[in-house]
Formats: sequence, structure tokens, C-alpha cells
Amino acid sequence: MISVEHITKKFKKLYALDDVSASFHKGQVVSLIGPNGSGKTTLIKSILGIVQPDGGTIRFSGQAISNQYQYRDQIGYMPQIGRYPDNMTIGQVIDMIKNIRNNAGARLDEELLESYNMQALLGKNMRSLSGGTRQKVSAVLAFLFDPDVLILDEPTAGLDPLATEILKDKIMAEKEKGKLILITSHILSDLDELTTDVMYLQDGRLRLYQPIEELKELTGESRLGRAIAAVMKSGYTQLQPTPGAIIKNMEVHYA
Ligand SMILES: Nc1ncnc2c1ncn2[C@@H]1O[C@H](COP(=O)(O)OP(=O)(O)OP(=O)(O)O)[C@@H](O)[C@H]1O
Repeated sequence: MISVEHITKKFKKLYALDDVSASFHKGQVVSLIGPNGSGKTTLIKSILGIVQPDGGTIRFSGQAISNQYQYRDQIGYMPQIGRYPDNMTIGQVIDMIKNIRNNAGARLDEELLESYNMQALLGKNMRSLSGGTRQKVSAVLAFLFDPDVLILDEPTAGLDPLATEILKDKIMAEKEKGKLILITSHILSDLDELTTDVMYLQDGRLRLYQPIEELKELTGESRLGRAIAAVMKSGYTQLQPTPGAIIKNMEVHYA
């Protein structure tokens, strides 16, 4: 559904992404993990067309995305930090985005709006919101248009435990519908139940892209955090080729 082919992005001399290749398919929940500054957000923004890579090609449903915008209608994006006009209320922001999407008659998914009891907050000014409530607004907007693809950049950061569980349940429900979900988080325990595949970036390089079950089997660890730690400690030598996949320079390309 999405393929990233030899993507490179430099900020001055720094390689934020260095020859990254991978493909993503329906039904996958790919956990994109790696240290601060390893290139996760840059990869996400490149897929969304917000960042322009210096080299390589990104395809959505087979079509190169450069100078294309329509494909974004199929993506729900939850940014790391949601920025909204300060002088608008939550209700006005939601209405504005509905108008921009201009999908009159389309089915809206307002499940999160209800679960977060946001109807009661629609009149609140964005300026006055706590970080967690702002994050809930971002979550509501990401899921609102029932997109085929969800890209969630640290979605649980700042959410309280209940709001986190509500969001995880929602992600799980969308996964069951066969959607493609890309998610970054430093809270690996949040990803444990959701993840089908793990992608590990370091210094802009893709070091690992592997089904989670396989990773757990190879490392003998049942938790994502421990499995990643084991692979890192071993210098990635525990990785074995996946049937149907080719490992090349630590990258796994699914056939
Ligand atoms: N607009 C920019 N201008 C200059 N450097 C940038 C810009 N955006 C990102 N970078 C740099 O690119 C590198 C990758 O950043 P990126 O935000 O993709 O990392 P990340 O893995 O998402 O980090 P984190 O876990 O902290 O969110 C970092 O060194 C960052 O400072």
C-alpha cells in the first residue's frame, strides 16, 4: 500500500534518513521505534509529503506521491504536537477540518469524540486546553474520516491512563478492520499488544524491520522492549531472513 524506496533526507550535513527502504501493507500495525533524532518523524512526514526527501521515491497504492495531494485523503495523521489556531474553539476546529475535507455525506467516525466525552468541551478555546486534551483533539481528528491508513506520531504522549487505554482500544479496533497503521512511541509497553511489525531506525538508517512474533522468537523475549534490547545488544546478529523477505544491509524488504 505504501512503499518507501531508497529515501534520503539531509538537513545540512546531517542525514535524518539515509537510504531507507520498506513497504507497508493493509492489516499491519508497524511500530516505528528508535532513539531521539533517529529519523522517525522525518520518515512519517516524508510519507505525508510534509517533508521533501532529497532522494528516493515514495509510492502510495503504486503511485509516486511527489506533487500529489489526493492520496492524503486516505490517511489520518496524528502529529507529535498538534498545532491549532489558538483563538478557535474545539468545535470550530473540528468544523473547519470537516469543511476543508469537504466530504459531505461521507460517514464520520465519531467514536473517539464520544469516548472522550468531547461534546461537553466543544465550546472550549484551544488556547486554554491542557496538553492531554489537545492530544485528544488530535486523536479525534485523525480517526474522524475513517481513513484506510493511520499515521500516529507518539499518540499516547501526555494522555492519562484512561485516555491511553481508550486510544489503544480504538487502534486495535481499526487494526481488526484491516487498516494500515504506522505508530511511533517511546513507551514500548503501549505498543506491545498492537504491533504486528517492528521497524527500528538509528541515525537515519533502517536497522531492523521484522514481524514482532519472529523478533520475539529469535530473541526468546516476550516483550517488545526486551526483544529490541536483545537485538541491539547482539549487534543485530540474531536476525535471520524471513520467508518471503530479503534482508539486505539490515533492511527487510517484503515481497
Ligand atoms: N526541519 C529540520 N531542520 C533541521 N534538522 C531537522 C529538522 N527536522 C528534523 N531534523 C533533524 O533530523 C534528525 C531526525 O529528526 P526526527 O524528528 O525525524 O527524529 P525522531 O526519531 O522523530 O526523534 P524523536 O524521538 O525525538 O521524536 C534530528 O537530528 C533532527 O534534529
